[in-house]
Amino acid sequence: CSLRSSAKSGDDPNIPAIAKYFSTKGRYEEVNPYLIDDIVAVNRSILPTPSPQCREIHLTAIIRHGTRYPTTKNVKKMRLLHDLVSRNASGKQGWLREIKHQWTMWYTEDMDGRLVQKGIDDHKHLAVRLAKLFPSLISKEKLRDGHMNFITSSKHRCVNSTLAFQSGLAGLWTIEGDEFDHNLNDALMRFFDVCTKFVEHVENNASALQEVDKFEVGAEMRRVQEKIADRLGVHYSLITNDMAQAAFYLCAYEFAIKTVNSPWCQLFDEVDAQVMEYANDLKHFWKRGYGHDINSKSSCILFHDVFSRLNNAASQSKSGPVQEAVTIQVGHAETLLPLLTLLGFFKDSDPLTSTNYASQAQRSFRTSRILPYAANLLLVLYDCGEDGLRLQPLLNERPLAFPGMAGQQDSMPLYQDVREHYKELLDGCDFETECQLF
Ligand SMILES: O=P(O)(O)O[C@H]1[C@H](OP(=O)(O)O)[C@@H](OP(=O)(O)O)[C@H](O)[C@@H](O)[C@H]1OP(=O)(O)O
Repeated sequence: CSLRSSAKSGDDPNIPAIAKYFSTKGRYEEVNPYLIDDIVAVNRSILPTPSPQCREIHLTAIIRHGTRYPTTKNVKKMRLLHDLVSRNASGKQGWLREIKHQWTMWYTEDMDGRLVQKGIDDHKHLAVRLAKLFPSLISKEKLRDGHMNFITSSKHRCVNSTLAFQSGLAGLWTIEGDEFDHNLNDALMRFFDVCTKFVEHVENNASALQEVDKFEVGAEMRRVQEKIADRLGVHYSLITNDMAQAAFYLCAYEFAIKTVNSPWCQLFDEVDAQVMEYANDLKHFWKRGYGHDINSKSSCILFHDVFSRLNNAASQSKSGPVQEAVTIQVGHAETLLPLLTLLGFFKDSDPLTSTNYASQAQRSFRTSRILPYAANLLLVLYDCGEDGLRLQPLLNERPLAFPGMAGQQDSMPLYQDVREHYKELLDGCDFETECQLF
């Protein structure tokens, strides 16, 4: 089937024109629009196996939780904005009248990032798609033979995403959900909480995000705030950066959670949305990405965990079944991004800063495309007989080339070459050493 969708944001009134700029608040379907027409569509031809005798022997999937409610800190900002608009906004535009007289502030602080029904569906459908893409691995038999493991962050949104993923498989295989179990492992899925150097040098260090702070008071963001104030007919001083962010999040959450094109989206044109997207990318670059070396080094524990399973699978496959054939790991955007950074993915020639927004328009470090809800990094190990063991990474169901290894035969490199490519990390990247303060 052709995996194209007619429902592009440009011609579907239910999809905000700015939906592709929602950063980590974005819907998975915006990254793979063919899913809008068929949420369980897959295209096995995207898997470029170099030879027909290749068979999958191991799969690790590191998956962000599904669509969630806003966190408490953002609910507070959203409420402040709604109060401000209700009190001060003046104008006859239809969308403004809708905000002032119809829209109600339905978000509450106790929602605090919990998974929503759409987030349950995100993982149920992802499970079905991955089972269709890798039927010899994600199978009832592999589950029943104890070759499939589930690991999750202890955060409610991640546990509930794991249960949703499992219920997707239970429905596909017409088995009971009680055949599944899962392990909570925050050391692996929330490594950033226990990496002392990250906590001290980044999490608790305001200057670590100074580029974000500078951009938020810079010319591009100030212009966005002024345009929002003009659209609302309020004084410029009322639309702070927090208010602009709250408006952007209201548009994004109304769409992600309820799939509605909210009147709040009318406060932004495409130029404004690109600025808001860059501000979010700056935050993730400096807090979870290339901005500080410790950001990626904090994921060493997850890096070694993944490769130790790959090594076990590689050696076990020579003499019999692979014990850990499938591992599904559910975490956060801040679980995935440091690991992707450690592996060198999406690194641009210049760092993202408060002063180079214009020249970063074509950047590859773009969280709207990398980290939507239910974003997923897959590492699939193939035994290709005389063509050797090969490792295929996929992000959001699309094959990737390991950075610096592009051009390898069939874009599915030899596993040994990948290990050689990451030798320095495999021989080092010791979590305790990297995370100790002194
Ligand atoms: O701006 P919020 O409060 O939503 O930031 C959240 C993180 O959401 P994200 O920035 O990724 O959209 C949330 O990540 P998630 O993958 O779990 O949604 C993170 O867990 C939460 O602590 C907030 O991150 P922050 O760095 O503390 O702002």
